[in-house]
Amino acid sequence: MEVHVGRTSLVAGVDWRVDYGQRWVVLGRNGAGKSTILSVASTQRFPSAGTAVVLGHRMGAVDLRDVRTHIGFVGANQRLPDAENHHAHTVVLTGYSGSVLPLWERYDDTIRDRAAKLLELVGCADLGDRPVRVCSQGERARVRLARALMADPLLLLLDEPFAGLDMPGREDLLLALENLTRAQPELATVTVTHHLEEVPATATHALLVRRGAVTAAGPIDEVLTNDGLSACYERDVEVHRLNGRWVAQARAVR
Ligand SMILES: Nc1ncnc2c1ncn2[C@@H]1O[C@H](COP(=O)(O)OP(=O)(O)OP(=O)(O)O)[C@@H](O)[C@H]1O
Repeated sequence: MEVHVGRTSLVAGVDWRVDYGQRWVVLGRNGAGKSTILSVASTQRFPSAGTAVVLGHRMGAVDLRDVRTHIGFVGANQRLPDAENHHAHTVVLTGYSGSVLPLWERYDDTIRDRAAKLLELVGCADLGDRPVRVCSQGERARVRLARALMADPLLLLLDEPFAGLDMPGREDLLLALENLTRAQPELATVTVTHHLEEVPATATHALLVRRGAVTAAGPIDEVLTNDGLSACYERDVEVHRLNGRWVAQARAVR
């Protein structure tokens, strides 16, 4: 598929398939087209040419409202419904109703219990009655994740979920994602990130994007190589695996 705006091509020739239980990371330089690809996967944007099939439904051929209820989305700049000083538990509940404001009549005891369990899953069990407005960025990132999971998605998309987090915050979110894999191994996830250090140890596949085109896609060990990353970033990149995780360095241009 491809996406263009007017005469400008944002991405082209993207031929990519995600299966249930796969956990993808998407890497590439600023402006490479990662968010554009994610916006098609989340059905927010239609391809300009070619086809996109999301959760078995071809975009353009079906009403996407139903499909969207099965897609969880976590974005770095996504605003939480915090305008009215809602507590973290309430914010997670709004993920069930897919609403900005809580729809209290829709949350029975089972749903409330589920929200509490998801806060526990993401390591925020103690934050339930804390106003989200006072939560740290790292805590909010995990509350956002719990909120996205509340609708029980089949596909979870995360666009730079680590942005702005310090090192412990990053590790806490990584642990939450790894716990999620254990709890819901069939869930398909796609995480856009800029740093190899943010790739969860449980990631299975990687998609590399350069200037609107895919340079590599496949099992993570085959894709996150020095050659693969150097081609994607157009710099010499050296990558190592350390305790199941990834560390990388790009050579500066002198
Ligand atoms: N509506 C639009 N009109 C014109 N150009 C656009 C539009 N949306 C995105 N672009 C351009 O398309 C390219 C890809 O953008 P995209 O946001 O997908 O990149 P990205 O890889 O997610 O970048 P980053 O890592 O900086 O977030 C960029 O050059 C961007 O300026």
